[in-house]
Amino acid sequence: MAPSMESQQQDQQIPLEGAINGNASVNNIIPVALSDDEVPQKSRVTVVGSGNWGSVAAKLIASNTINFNSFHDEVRMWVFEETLPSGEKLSEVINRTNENVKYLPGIKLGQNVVADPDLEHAVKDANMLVFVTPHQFMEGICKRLVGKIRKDAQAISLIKGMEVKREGPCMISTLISEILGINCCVLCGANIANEIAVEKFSEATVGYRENKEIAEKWVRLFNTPYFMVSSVQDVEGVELCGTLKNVVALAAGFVDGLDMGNNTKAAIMRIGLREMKAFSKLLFPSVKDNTFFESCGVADLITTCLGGRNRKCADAFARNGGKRSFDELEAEMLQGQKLQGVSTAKEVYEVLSHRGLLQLFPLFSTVHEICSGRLAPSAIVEYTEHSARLPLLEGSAHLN
Ligand SMILES: NC(=O)C1=CN([C@@H]2O[C@H](COP(=O)(O)OP(=O)(O)OC[C@H]3O[C@@H](n4cnc5c(N)ncnc54)[C@H](O)[C@@H]3O)[C@@H](O)[C@H]2O)C=CC1
Ligand SMILES: O=C(CO)COP(=O)(O)O
Repeated sequence: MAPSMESQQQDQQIPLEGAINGNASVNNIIPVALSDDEVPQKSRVTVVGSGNWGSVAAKLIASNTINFNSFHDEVRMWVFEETLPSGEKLSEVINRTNENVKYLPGIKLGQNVVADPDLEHAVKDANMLVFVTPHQFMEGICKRLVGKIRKDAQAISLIKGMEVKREGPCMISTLISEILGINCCVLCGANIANEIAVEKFSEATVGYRENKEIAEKWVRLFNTPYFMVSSVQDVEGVELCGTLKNVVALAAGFVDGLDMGNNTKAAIMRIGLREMKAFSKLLFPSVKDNTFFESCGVADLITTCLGGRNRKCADAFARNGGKRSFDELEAEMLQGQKLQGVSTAKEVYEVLSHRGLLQLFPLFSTVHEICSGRLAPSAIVEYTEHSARLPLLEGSAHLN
């Protein structure tokens, strides 16, 4: 598919950084006509993951790669292969119909999205890797990719979750960076995938470590008129917001399942936000307060507590009096999609228990105890009342 004239013109304005005899300022933009072999290398994008959000991410990206000359049009999307009830392979059906009929039915992904069930093949030419699978699969995926990716590859993680290892908690972006030896930004936000799939307006936050230029490239790859992306220099803050709000969403779902009403749910969200902030600063004192006011913070918390899958399954769990397990409800209600909150609640609990801090995080602790069957769903309110009376948790200094 040919890029638009407008984008070709934009991309041929090459910044002369530290140019020729050093006279040109970094900000000088001088339009020049380039011959084919002078055109800077185009970036190639691969999306590792093809669930509900993975498919929408591929669609968003594909709508931009055909418009910007600095990206190859084609977007590869790695598919964890499965056989559909029709007997066909999911990747083949995606390539034939241009739809992910299992995880995002009814939505065309863009003709430049190519589904690829071979992980190594999918990543081998890409220098921009977008990771978007449920967090529990990432360590295995990264290990399979060691030595198989380009040396100049950059990564971004759209994953909401973390791992807890013997040495302590490990964010997924760190896992990617450490196993693959590459820089990894993150993107999180109030992003219920099905709403973005039909192009309803939303915002998202890219978290980056040092290099703002790399963050800007990711922003350019994702930003569309209906998906407004900004960036903050706070990888851990953005990622922990996205990860921890799933635990609060379970608590909100319990409240819904017990028909406790909006005020109780708002109390859960407020207390949950307070625990999110304290827990984040406990792990990473560098986390910035302002990050909680970005899309990845309070906005994602609200949308997930209103309309997310964690909320939905927790509602059903409470209505069944905790008698049906989350595994059972997930399989029945989500048809292959995965919850992240239940395992995150366990991971958070392990961190707090190891540090002797369970009592200071009653909402987080109680959510895990309900999910694991040690407490009844109604415990969420008793313990939350207790939490409301606790002094304000302020950062790691308060907790040490
Ligand atoms: N769906 C949403 O609205 C949003 C999801 N996210 C996050 O994005 C991440 C990915 O979620 P979704 O794309 O929604 O996935 P999903 O939950 O819709 O689908 C599950 C995916 O896992 C794959 N899978 C199953 N077994 C696997 C295995 N053994 N190894 C590798 N992959 C396997 C399936 O093929 C499928 O692609 C999660 O961390 C989630 O929290 C973030 C924002 C919005
Ligand atoms: O992260 C999400 C919205 O931003 C989706 O949350 P759920 O996984 O609970 O659906």
